[in-house]
Amino acid sequence: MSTKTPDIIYTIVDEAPELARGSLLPIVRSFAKAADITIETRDISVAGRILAVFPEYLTEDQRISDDLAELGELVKTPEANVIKLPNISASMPQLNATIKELRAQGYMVPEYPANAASDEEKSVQKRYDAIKGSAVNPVLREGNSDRRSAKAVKEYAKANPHRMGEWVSDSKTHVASMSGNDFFANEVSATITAAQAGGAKITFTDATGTQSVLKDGLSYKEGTVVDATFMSAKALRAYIKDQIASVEPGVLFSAHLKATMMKVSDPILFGHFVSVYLEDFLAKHGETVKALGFNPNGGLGGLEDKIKGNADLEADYKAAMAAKPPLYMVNSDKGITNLHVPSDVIIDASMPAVIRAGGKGWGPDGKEADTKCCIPDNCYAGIYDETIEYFKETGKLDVTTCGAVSNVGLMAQKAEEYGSHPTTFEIPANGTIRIVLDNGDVLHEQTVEAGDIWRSSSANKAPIEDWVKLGIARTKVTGKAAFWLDATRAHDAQIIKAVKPILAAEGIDIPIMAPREATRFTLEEMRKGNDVVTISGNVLRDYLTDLFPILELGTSAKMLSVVKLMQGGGMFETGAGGTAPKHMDQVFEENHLRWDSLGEFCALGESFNFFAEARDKPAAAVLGAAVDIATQKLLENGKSPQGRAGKDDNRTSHYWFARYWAEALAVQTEDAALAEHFGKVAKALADGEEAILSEMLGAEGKPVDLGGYYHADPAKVEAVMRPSATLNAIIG
Ligand SMILES: NC(=O)C1=CN([C@@H]2O[C@H](COP(=O)(O)OP(=O)(O)OC[C@H]3O[C@@H](n4cnc5c(N)ncnc54)[C@H](OP(=O)(O)O)[C@@H]3O)[C@@H](O)[C@H]2O)C=CC1
Ligand SMILES: O=C(O)CCC(=O)C(=O)O
Ligand SMILES: [Mg+2]
Repeated sequence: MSTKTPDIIYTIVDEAPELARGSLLPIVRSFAKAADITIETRDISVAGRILAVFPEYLTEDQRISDDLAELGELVKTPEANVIKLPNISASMPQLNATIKELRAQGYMVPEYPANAASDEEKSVQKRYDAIKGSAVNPVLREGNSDRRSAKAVKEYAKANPHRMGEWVSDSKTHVASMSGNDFFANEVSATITAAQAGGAKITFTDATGTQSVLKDGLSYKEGTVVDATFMSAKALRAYIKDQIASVEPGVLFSAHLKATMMKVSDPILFGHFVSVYLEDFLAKHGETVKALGFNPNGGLGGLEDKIKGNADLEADYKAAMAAKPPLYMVNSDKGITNLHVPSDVIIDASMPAVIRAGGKGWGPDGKEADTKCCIPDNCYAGIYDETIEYFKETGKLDVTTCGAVSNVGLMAQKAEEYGSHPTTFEIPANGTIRIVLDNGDVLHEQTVEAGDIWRSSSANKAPIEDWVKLGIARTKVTGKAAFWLDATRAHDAQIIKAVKPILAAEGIDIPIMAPREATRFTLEEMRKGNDVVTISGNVLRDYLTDLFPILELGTSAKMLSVVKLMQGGGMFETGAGGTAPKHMDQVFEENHLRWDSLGEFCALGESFNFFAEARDKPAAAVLGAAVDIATQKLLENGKSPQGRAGKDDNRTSHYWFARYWAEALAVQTEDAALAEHFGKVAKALADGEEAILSEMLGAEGKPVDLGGYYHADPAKVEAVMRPSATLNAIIG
C-alpha cells in the first residue's frame, strides 16, 4: 500500500457491479493514466471483509488488509475521492453462504456460531455481526446525500419511455400497516442540551428490579437528536395474523421490509411474518424443525433445505402453505417466495417494482395479480400507500412528460435509523428500558414486553445543518421542493426545530410536509412536468431514490449519487440501486451481463471533475467533460446493455463507452497532448470494432465458471469480463 493518498479509489464489491468493474476499470485506468491520474482499489466485498477480520484463521498469504477501516478514515479527509459501487449488505443466509464458499476454497474462516458460548465463539460472532447487514455504507457515508438524474439521462428516458403497467381505479393492491404500538406510535425524542452532552448508557430493568446494561460507552454531543422507540411483538403478530386472514381471493400476500439495512430490527420482523404464516405447521412441528436448526428469521428457504427428504414434514409443509393465501413471488419459476430469504425482498426496490407494474406482483402460478403489501411500521409506509392511492385515482404516470424528482438526504455520520444497529435490542423480558446520561438525567424511559423490538437512533447537529443547507442549495437550482418531516412524529418534531431557524436565516421559504402530504405534492408537481427536490431523512432518502427513479427512468441504476463529504472530500456512488443478484444467474447460465454501468459513468465524470478542482488538475476536468459526452452518445445510440444473450451487454457497452470517450477527448481543444493521444486510441477502437464486438458476443450463450460467487477467481473473472484480445491490446 502506498503512503500517499491515491488520486482516486475504486471499490471492489460483489455480484453484478463487481463483474462489471472487471471490464470497466482497466479502461478507466488506461484513460486516467494518460492524464497522470492513478486509480487504486480497496476491497469492501462481503468476502473481503470476512477475510480481513479473521487473519488468525488464515495462512500468511491468504491474509488481506482491512480496507473498509482504511476507507472509513480516508473519507474523513479532504483528499478523499472514492467511487463507491453498490455492495452486498449481507443477510444471515448470504453471510453463511459466503463463509461456506470461502471454506470450500481453503480459507478456513470460522463457521458462524449459532449459539455462541465460549469467549472465542463470542468473539467470532461479534466480528461476523459487524460484517452483517448494512455495514459498509454507514461507515463510508461521511456526508449527506445528493441523488438526481443527469439531464441527458432524464431526457433520454422521456424520449424512450420504459414499460409501465396500467393502473385501474378498482385495483385491489394496497398497503396495510399496524394500527398502533409500532415504531411510529411509540417514538420519543429529545435534543441533547449542553448540560447533557457526554456519555450515556442503555439499561434494562426487569420486573424483579434486576438491572442490566444493554449498551455502554455511548456519547452524545450537544444538539444531537436522540430517539427511542419500540414495536410491540404482540401487536405485530396480531396484525400479521389479521392481514393473512383478510387477503381477498385472487390477491397475493406480501411483506416489504429492509432486513439488510435495518439489520437488527427487520430480520426479527421478517421472522414474525414467517412464523405467523407457518403457524399451523410450527404448532405441530416447531420443536422438530428447531432441532434441525430452523430459525424463522432466515426465511422459508432455510426450512425447505432442512426438511428436504423428510416426506412427512414436506407434505405437512406443503399443506400448511396451501391453506394460506398465495404469496407474492420473488421468482415464480424457481419457487422463491416473498418469505424465502430476508434479503430477497428489499422494500426500496420491491415496492416501486409493484407500483411500476400497475400494482401487480407475480403469484405462485407465474401470473400477475393484485397484492396486499404489508409494511408494519407507519413511519414511512404512508408514502407507498399514498402513491398507490394517487395512481388508482389518476392512472399511470406519463414518463414522456413528467418532471425529475431528486433527493437531498440526511445521511452523514450514521444519521437516524441507519446508525441504530448497535442500539437495537430484542427485549428479553417484561421491564423498563432507559437511556441514562452521565449527568444523571434519564433521557428516555419506556415500558416494554418480552420480544418487543426496541431501538434508539440519533442524528448529529453538524450533519443536520449541512443537510438543510444542501437542501436549500438544490432547491435554488431546481425550483420546487419540500422537507419531508411530520410535525406529529417525535423525531421529526425535533428536526423541524433545527430546520426552521436555518431557513429563516437564509431567507428562504421551503414547505415542511408530512411524508404522505409530501408524496402527493411531489407526484402532482412531477406530473405537471416540474422538477422537484425531496429533502428527507435517511430512510426516506433510501426509499425515495428508488421509488421516483424507478417510475421515471425504469431503474434507479442510472442515478447520479453524490456524497459531498463533510471534511471536504468526495464520494461518488454509482446509481441508487443494489448489486442485482438476478443478473448473476444469467451470467452463469449464458455468459450475458445485463448490468448497466450508467450510474458508474455518471459517478466517474463527477469524480474527475471533483479531482480537477480539489487538486487543481485541469486535465482531469477534460477527462470528466468527455465522460459526460460519451455517456450521452451511448444513450443516444442505444448502446446500453440489453436483456438477452447475443445482444449488447455490459462488456459491449463498455467498448462503446471507451470509444465515445476517446473520440470526445480527441476533438477537444483544451489539452493538446490528450487530444493527440486519444486521437490514436479512438482510431484503433473504430478500426477494431468488428473484431472487438465479435470477440465479445461470440463468447455469449454458454455457461461460465467464475470459480466462486462471493469470492470468485480473479483470473477467471478477467477471462470472462475481458474476452476481447483486440480491446485489451488497445487499452494495454
Ligand atoms: N448502495 C448499496 O451498496 C446498495 C446495496 N444493496 C444490496 O444489493 C443487493 C440486492 O438488492 P436489491 O434490493 O435486490 O436491489 P437491486 O437494485 O440490486 O436490484 C433490483 C433490480 O433492479 C434492477 N437493477 C439494479 N441495478 C441495475 C443495473 N445497474 N443495471 C440494470 N438493472 C439493474 C434489476 O432488475 P431487472 O434486471 O429485473 O431489470 C434488479 O433485479 C442486496 O444484497 C443489498 O443489500 C442494495 C441497495 C443499495
Ligand atoms: O446500505 C444498504 O444496505 C443499502 C443502501 C441503499 O439501499 C441506498 O443507499 O440506497
Ligand atoms: Mg436504496
